[in-house]
Amino acid sequence: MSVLEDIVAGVRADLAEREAALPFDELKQRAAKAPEPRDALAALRESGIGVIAEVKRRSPSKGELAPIADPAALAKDYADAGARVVSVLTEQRRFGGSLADLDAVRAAVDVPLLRKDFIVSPYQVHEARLHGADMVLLIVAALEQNALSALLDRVESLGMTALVEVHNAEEADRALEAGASVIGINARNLHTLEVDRDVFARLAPGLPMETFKIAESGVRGPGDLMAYAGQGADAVLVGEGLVASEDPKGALVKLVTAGSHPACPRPSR
Ligand SMILES: O=C(O)c1ccccc1NCC(=O)[C@H](O)[C@H](O)COP(=O)(O)O
Repeated sequence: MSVLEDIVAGVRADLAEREAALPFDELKQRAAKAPEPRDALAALRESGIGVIAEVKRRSPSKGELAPIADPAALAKDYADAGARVVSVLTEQRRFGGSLADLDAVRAAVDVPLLRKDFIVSPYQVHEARLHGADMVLLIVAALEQNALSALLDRVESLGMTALVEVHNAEEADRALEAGASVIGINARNLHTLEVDRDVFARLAPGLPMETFKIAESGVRGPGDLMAYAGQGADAVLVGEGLVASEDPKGALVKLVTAGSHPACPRPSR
């Protein structure tokens, strides 16, 4: 079983428990009463290279990264430091996240929130909305084409933004076929878990100019952000480089400063 298959199997088992506790129809009704979603893409389009800052406790590749006893406090630091979007990993078994983290972060900050998880069911999309997410990650490698298209439509029909994640040219083609307009190119190979920052440079030129391109994984400092910007990234998504730092807020200030510096390459659109 690949790492991704293993993660998704656990996600499906946890999902079945939540579905038993709160039926889908009831969940949908509750989510429909949630406050309107924020426009994550508009926030990311503000000047310069936007930074999505992630609340990430641990990972399959690195194990424990940071205990993050107070995700709300970390998210406040991120928002104060200039994060355009805060990403909250809600997968429990391998990343130590939860929907309670999303609730706590939602209550603490006004910036748009990304629910970062392994979404395989419409249930999780409405759940994301109920818990205050404005953006939802859809991983092409985890989804059949019909499911990808249907989930993307559902995310957008609820007024949220879909971040569609790809790792290779075939997945990029599938993302575009499904209608994705915001594509994340993840440098982390889902089979080896190794990070290859050159993946972005290989795939980005094949995407339409109007596609909003987010470089995911492997940003450890301003130099990586500047390099991704030079290769056409409109925004970057950063986890480990922040949470494993002694000073996550200070580390993010450095990234945000680099992303808005006149010397930083601008999005070409
Ligand atoms: O981080 C992992 O080890 C991982 C393994 C398997 C699937 C997904 C994984 N990470 C999710 C992410 O996409 C990252 O959290 C995100 O891109 C931030 O990456 P980084 O800045 O390198 O922590």
